[in-house]
Amino acid sequence: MVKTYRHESLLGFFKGMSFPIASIAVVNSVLFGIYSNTLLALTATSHQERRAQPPSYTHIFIAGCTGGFLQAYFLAPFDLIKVRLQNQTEPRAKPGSPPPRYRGPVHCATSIFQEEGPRGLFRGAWALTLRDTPTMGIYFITYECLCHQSTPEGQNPSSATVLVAGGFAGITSWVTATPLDVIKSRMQMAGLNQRAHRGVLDCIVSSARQEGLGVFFRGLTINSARAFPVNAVTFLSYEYLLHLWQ
Ligand SMILES: C[N+](C)(C)CCCC[C@H](N)C(=O)O
Repeated sequence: MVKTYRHESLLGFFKGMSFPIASIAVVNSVLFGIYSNTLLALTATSHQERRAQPPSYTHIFIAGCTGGFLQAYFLAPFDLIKVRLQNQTEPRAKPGSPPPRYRGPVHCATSIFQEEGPRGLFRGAWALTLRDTPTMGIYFITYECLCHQSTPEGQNPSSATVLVAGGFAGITSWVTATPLDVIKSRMQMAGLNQRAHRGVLDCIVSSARQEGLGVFFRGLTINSARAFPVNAVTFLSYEYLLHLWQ
C-alpha cells in the first residue's frame, strides 16, 4: 500500500475500476441467474419455496459450479482488462514522458483486439473457468450451509446471518481459488510480456519451479480481506431484491 501510494498516489488504488463496475452487474446477474435457475431445474422448487424445502448440498454445488462455469466467459474480457491496467505501474504521466501503454479500459480493449486478435480478449479464460467452476460451488455451499445452521427450520435468515454467511462464503471461495487466480493472472499478462506459456499446466509447473510453492498463495490475505465485505453485501442485495420482487 505504501509503495503504491508513494509511486502513484491515491489514484493508484483505483486503477482499472471503471470496467469492473460496468461488468459486475452483468457478471453477477449471469452467475446468480444461472445458479437459481439450475437449482429450479434440479429441485423443482422456486426461490420462495426453498426455505421450506431446502435443496440438497449436491444440488447446490452443481448449480453453483454451473453458474461459475458460464459466468467465467462473461467475466474473462473484463477481468483481462482489469489485470492489464492494474499491472501498469508507471508513475502518473509527467509532461514530456511517454504515454502509458494503455490509456484506459477502452483503449486497452481495442489495443488487445488489434495486437492480439479477438481471441486475445479471452486470454486466460480457460484458467478463469478452472478457477471459478469448483470455487463457485464452494461459494454457494458455504453460504447455504451457514444460513441453514443459524436459522430456525423453515424461516428466512436474518440480515445479520446473510451478511456473515455471505462474507464467509466469499473468504472460503477465494482461499480455494487463489492458486488458480495466480496462474490466471500470469497467463493474462503473458500476452504482453511475450512470455507465452504453453498452457495452464505449463504455467503452473514453471511458476512453481521458479518461485516455489508459496507463489500459489500470493494475494491470499488481501483477497480474503476484500472478500468478506464484498460478498456480505452481494448476498444481502441478492436476498433483499428477490424478497422485494416476489
Ligand atoms: C470464485 N471466486 C473465488 C473467484 C469468486 C467468488 C466471489 C465472487 C465475488 N464477485 C467477488 O468478487 O468476491
